Amino acid sequence: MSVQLNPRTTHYEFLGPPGAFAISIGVPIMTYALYFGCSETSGGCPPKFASLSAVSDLVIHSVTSLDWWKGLWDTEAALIYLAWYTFCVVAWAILPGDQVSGTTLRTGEKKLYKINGAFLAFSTFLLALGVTSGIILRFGPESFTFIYNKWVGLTTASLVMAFVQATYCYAVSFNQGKLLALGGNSGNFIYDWYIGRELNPRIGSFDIKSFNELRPGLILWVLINISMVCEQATRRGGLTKVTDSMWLVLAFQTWYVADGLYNEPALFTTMDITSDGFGFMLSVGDLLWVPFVYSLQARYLAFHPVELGPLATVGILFTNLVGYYIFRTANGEKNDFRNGTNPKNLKFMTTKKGTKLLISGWWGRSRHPNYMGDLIMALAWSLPTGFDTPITYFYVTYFAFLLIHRQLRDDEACRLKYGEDWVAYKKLVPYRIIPYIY
Ligand SMILES: NC(=O)C1=CN([C@@H]2O[C@H](COP(=O)(O)OP(=O)(O)OC[C@H]3O[C@@H](n4cnc5c(N)ncnc54)[C@H](OP(=O)(O)O)[C@@H]3O)[C@@H](O)[C@H]2O)C=CC1
Ligand SMILES: CC(C)=CCC[C@@H](C)[C@H]1CC=C2C3=C(CC[C@@]21C)[C@@]1(C)CC[C@H](O)C(C)(C)[C@@H]1CC3
Repeated sequence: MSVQLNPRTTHYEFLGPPGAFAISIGVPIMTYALYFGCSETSGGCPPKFASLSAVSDLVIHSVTSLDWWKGLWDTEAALIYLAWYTFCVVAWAILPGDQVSGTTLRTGEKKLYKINGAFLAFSTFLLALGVTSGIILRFGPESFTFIYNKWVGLTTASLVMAFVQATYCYAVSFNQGKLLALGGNSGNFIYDWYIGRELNPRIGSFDIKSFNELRPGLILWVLINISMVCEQATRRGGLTKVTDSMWLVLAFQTWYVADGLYNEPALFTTMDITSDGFGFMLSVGDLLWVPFVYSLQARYLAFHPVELGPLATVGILFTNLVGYYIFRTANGEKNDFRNGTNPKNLKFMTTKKGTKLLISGWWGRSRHPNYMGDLIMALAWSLPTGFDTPITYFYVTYFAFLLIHRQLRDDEACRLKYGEDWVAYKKLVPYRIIPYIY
């Protein structure tokens, strides 16, 4: 591939190599810290059940012992994780699916993706859930609590998988003929390994990035939540005793995942697929962070049940529905439009590049209305845990930072893509995420 097609990256994001290094170390540490700092082993979650100093004493005491480090590895958990990952790959390979083309790459080429996520969501995934439910009903909820009990081992196994994949993709990106991500070719090892050097790493027709983004981590998140329901049921004497808060968290997050799988083609217009390479940032995000951090609320409720009552349940349900409505209609408007249809007859402007930008409907209200919907849902997922600890609000807080930063990255990418037209678009649609506020 020529130097013109793969230019050197001259502009760093994430504060450059030191930032990339800090996040690469920080994300795994944070994942373990959320477990060790907010679990039964630490006596609960700060500040009410375990003081921060008690938690930090426990952590310092633990990490200085060799046994603690050995305890991070669990061969049985690693094998279970490997079996799960293999199942996802086999399901992708053998389930029938359509071939859809992604957006046009800067080579002018379009990659073909085999999609069967919707199929996977509503058949294999439901079948797996059906089997799981069958097992739970036949043998009792305690038969599916192993994820709760093997938490640390499974976390480590997914971290190893993320590390291996990022390193493999970085290594093969030096092979001839690879199209690199514009942001991942700086020449600095740590930075490129973190951001992702090759844009679309593949093994044959198996697209590593899109596969990881939607399947092993996202579906595992739901399985983890089911295991947390079972853990709570086991402690409280049966599934009928599971709290309303736990059912809400399970329903909201399962719906979100099913929605992502069902709308699989929409993934191909996200910035992860169109602009970012596949490095440690995405591999650890997809495989470790999503399943083991996004399930924090359910894990908390497993050992700390919260009864909401009908009024709070309806309020939280309503909040989630509002968020989901904005998220889905905004993403739908953009996807229809990018796929060449405009069913709502929305207004648009045409850029010199030829690409059109919506200026009415949700995309006329703010430049990232879908982020607003996602954030409202994030709040609705934390609220069921009550207010005894701020730790379960970690998700919505982190997510706000992630989306603000993501919006800035996307804004910069669009400024480079559309030049003056983007400046004109920003005048027409001045708000970034929340109309009249931000
Ligand atoms: N749960 C989670 O952890 C996360 C969820 N998400 C969700 O993923 C989804 C996708 O997010 P993301 O990829 O960041 O961003 P978007 O789906 O918002 O896509 C941004 C792209 O859309 C195009 N675009 C921008 N403005 C317009 C317009 N007015 N009209 C038409 N096209 C426009 C541009 O690309 P172009 O012009 O080249 O088509 C831009 O680069 C979101 O719903 C987000 O909330 C994201 C991150 C994490
Ligand atoms: C370093 C670090 C912790 C990075 C985390 C980023 C990732 C967790 C997220 C980046 C973009 C994501 C998307 C989804 C999940 C989270 C990550 C991987 C997503 C698959 C969730 C389901 C949605 O329906 C979606 C398909 C729109 C979404 C795409 C982006």
